[in-house]
Amino acid sequence: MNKIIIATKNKGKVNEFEALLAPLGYQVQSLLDYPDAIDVEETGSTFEANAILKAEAISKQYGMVTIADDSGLEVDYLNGQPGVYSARYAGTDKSDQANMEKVLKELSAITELEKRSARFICALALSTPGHVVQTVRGACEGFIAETPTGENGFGYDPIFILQNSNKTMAQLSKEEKNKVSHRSDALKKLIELIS
Ligand SMILES: O=c1nc[nH]c2c1ncn2[C@H]1C[C@H](O)[C@@H](COP(=O)(O)OP(=O)(O)OP(=O)(O)O)O1
Ligand SMILES: [Mg+2]
Repeated sequence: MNKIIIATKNKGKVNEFEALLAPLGYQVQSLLDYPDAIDVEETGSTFEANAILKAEAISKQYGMVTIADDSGLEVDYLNGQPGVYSARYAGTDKSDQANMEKVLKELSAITELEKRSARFICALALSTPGHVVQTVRGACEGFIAETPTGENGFGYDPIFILQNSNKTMAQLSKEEKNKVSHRSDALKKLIELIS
C-alpha cells in the first residue's frame, strides 16, 4: 500500500499530507491529479460522516486506497460553530478571507482571550477498494485572535492562536505546523491503526 489518494482538492491539505507521508514511503496523490473525480457533497452532520462520504466515493471510483479529510474550526463561544460548515461559513464560494471575517465579527464583543477558546478538528477516513472504512479524529486547541496574523498555512490559520504559544498557526513553518496540528494528530492515529 504505498500509493495513496488523498480525496481532497484543497492544496493546503495536500501539501501537509505530502510532508507527513512521503518520509514514510507513501506516494501521495490528490484530486488535483484526478480532474474527473466525482464531486462529493458534504451532507453529513459530523466530520467523520463527511470524511467517509468522500473516502468511499473516491476509492470506489479509482479502486485505490484513499484517505479523506474533513476538518474545521469549533469556537466554544459560538457553540461549536462553524464546525462542519467551516468551509462554507460565509457562503458557498468558500472564501477563507470572508470566513475569517465572519468569525471575527461574531466574537467582536468578546475581549478576554480565555473566552475566545476554539479548536481545529480533523477527521480522517481510510477506505480500501474492499470498502473497509476506518475513521480517526485529531484536535488542536487554541484561541481566536482579534486580527489575522501570518502568511503560512491556509483557511483559518491566521486567526488561530495555539495554546501555550503567542503565535498563530499561520506564523508557523509547515514543519512546525505538522508537529502540532489536528491533521498530524489524526494521521498519527491512522498510521498506528493500520501498521
Ligand atoms: O489546518 C487548517 N488550518 C486552517 N483552516 C483549516 C485547517 N483544516 C481545516 N480548516 C478549515 C478550512 C476550511 O474552511 C474547512 C475545511 O473544510 P473541508 O470541507 O474539510 O475541506 P475543503 O472543502 O477545503 O477541501 P476538501 O473537502 O476537498 O477536502 O476547515
Ligand atoms: Mg470540503
